[in-house]
Amino acid sequence: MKQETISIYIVEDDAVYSAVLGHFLSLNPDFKVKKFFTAKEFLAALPDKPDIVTLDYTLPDSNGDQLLAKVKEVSPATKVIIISGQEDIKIAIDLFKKGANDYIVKDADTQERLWLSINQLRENIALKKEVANLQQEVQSKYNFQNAIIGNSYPLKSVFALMEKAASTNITVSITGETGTGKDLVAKAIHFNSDKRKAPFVPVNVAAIPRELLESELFGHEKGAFTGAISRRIGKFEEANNGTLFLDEIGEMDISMQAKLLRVLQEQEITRVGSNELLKINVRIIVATHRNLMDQVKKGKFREDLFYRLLGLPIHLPPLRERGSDIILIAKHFIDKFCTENNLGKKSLDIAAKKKLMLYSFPGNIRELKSVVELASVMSEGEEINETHIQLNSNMNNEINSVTETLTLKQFTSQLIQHYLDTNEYDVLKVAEILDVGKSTIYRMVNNNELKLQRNTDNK
Ligand SMILES: Nc1ncnc2c1ncn2[C@@H]1O[C@H](COP(=O)(O)OP(=O)(O)OP(=O)(O)O)[C@@H](O)[C@H]1O
Repeated sequence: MKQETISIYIVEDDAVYSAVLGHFLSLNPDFKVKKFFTAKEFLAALPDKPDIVTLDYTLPDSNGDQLLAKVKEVSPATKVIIISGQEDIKIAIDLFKKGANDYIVKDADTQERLWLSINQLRENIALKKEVANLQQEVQSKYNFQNAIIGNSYPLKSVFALMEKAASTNITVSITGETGTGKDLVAKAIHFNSDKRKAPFVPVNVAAIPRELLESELFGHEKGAFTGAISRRIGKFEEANNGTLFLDEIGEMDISMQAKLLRVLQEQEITRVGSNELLKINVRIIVATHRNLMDQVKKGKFREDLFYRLLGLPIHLPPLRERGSDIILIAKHFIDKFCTENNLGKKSLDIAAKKKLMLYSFPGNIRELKSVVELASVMSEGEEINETHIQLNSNMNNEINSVTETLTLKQFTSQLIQHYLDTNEYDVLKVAEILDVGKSTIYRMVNNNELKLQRNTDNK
C-alpha cells in the first residue's frame, strides 16, 4: 500500500517534552507534525481535521476527557492517543470507551510505544482512505452521464427515470433487448442510491440450474441436500441492506416464482434445510429481455409476481432507435480501446459513420463495441473507413433498403424520413434524436424531400 503523508497534532503543555516528541516523530518525513501548548490553540486548529492527535491528559485549561469528546464531535475520523503522567486503569478504560485509540504512560518507553501506536493507526487510516477513494471511483464510474453514453431523446427519458429510481428504494424492472445496457443501468442505480456502500449482488437467473436456484438465492444448511457439505449463505443475505439484481427474471421456473413472491411479501427468507426465518432488507432490481406481460398471458409468469416486481419500469430502447448516439458511443469505445492498446488516436470517416447509422444492430451496444474495436485494429492510420467496419448480419429493417450509391443529401433525407415514420411525425422529437435543427426538417418538407404523414397511396 502506498504510504501517504499523515498529519499529527501534539497537544502538550510541557515545552521540553513537546519538543522531544515533535523531534522524534519528525524523523519520519511522511509525518507532518504541529505542536499546541494549550487546549484553546488546539481547538482553534481542530477543524482542519488532523489524522492523529496525541493528547496530554492534564492541561492547564482542559483535560483529556473534555478534549477527546470535542475531537469526536468535530472530527470523528481523527485518531486520539492519550499520553498521561500516571497509569490509571479505570481512567484508561473509560477513555477507550469514549473512543480513544491508545493510552500511553509517560515513562522511558513512551517514544517507542508512541511510534508503534502511530504506525498501527497509520495502516488503519491508509486503508480507510483507500476504501473511501475506491467508493468515490466506483460512484463516478457509475455516474449516469459518465457510464451511460448518449443524449438522444429516448435516453434522456431513461436518465429521468433512473434519477427517480436512485432517490428511492422502489423495486425497478428493466426491460430491453440484449446488449442495451440493462446490467449497466442496474449498477448505476445502485451506486447512485443511498445503498451504495452496501453490496450490489447480481444473479443471472438463466445461468443457474433450476434445482440449484433456491439454495443460490436463500442459502442452505449443512446436509440440506447431497453435496451441501457446509452451511452457505444465499444471495439475499449477501445483498442485505444493499441491492439484489435478478437478471433474466423471465426465465425463472414457475415453482420458484411462488417462493420468491413469498419472500418479497414477508421480507424474510429461510435457508434450505432450516426452519429459522431471517429478516432481510434488500432493494430489488429485475431485468429481462422478454415481454413479461406476454409471459403472464401464456401462463409462464405469475401475474401476482409480475405486479409485485413491476415497481418503476424502465425500458431501454434498442440502439437503432437512439439516432446519433450510435456515433457518440462508437467514438467512446474507439477512444477507450485505442488508449488501452496504444493504437494512437483514431476517428471514423463520414462513410464509416453512415455505415454504422444504417445498420440495425441486433446485438445493440455490445455488438457496436465489438464492431468498432475490430475496426480500430483493422485500420492502419488515423482514420477508420467503411471497409474497416465489418458487420455481423444483413441489414434487415426498412431503413436498410437504402443503397450504397446514395448521395449524402439523399441519405440524410431517407434517414430523417425513417425517423419521422417511426416517431409519429413528431418533428421536434426527431430533430432531437438526430441532433438536427427542426427548421432543417421543415425546409426539406417544403422542398418535397420529406413527408410529414404516412403514405396513403396503397390504402
Ligand atoms: N449507453 C451506453 N454507453 C456506453 N456503454 C454502454 C451503454 N449501454 C451499454 N453499454 C455497454 O454495453 C455492454 C452491454 O451492456 P449490458 O451488459 O449492460 O447489456 P444488457 O442489456 O444487460 O445485456 P444482456 O441482456 O445480454 O445481459 C456493456 O459493456 C456495457 O458497459
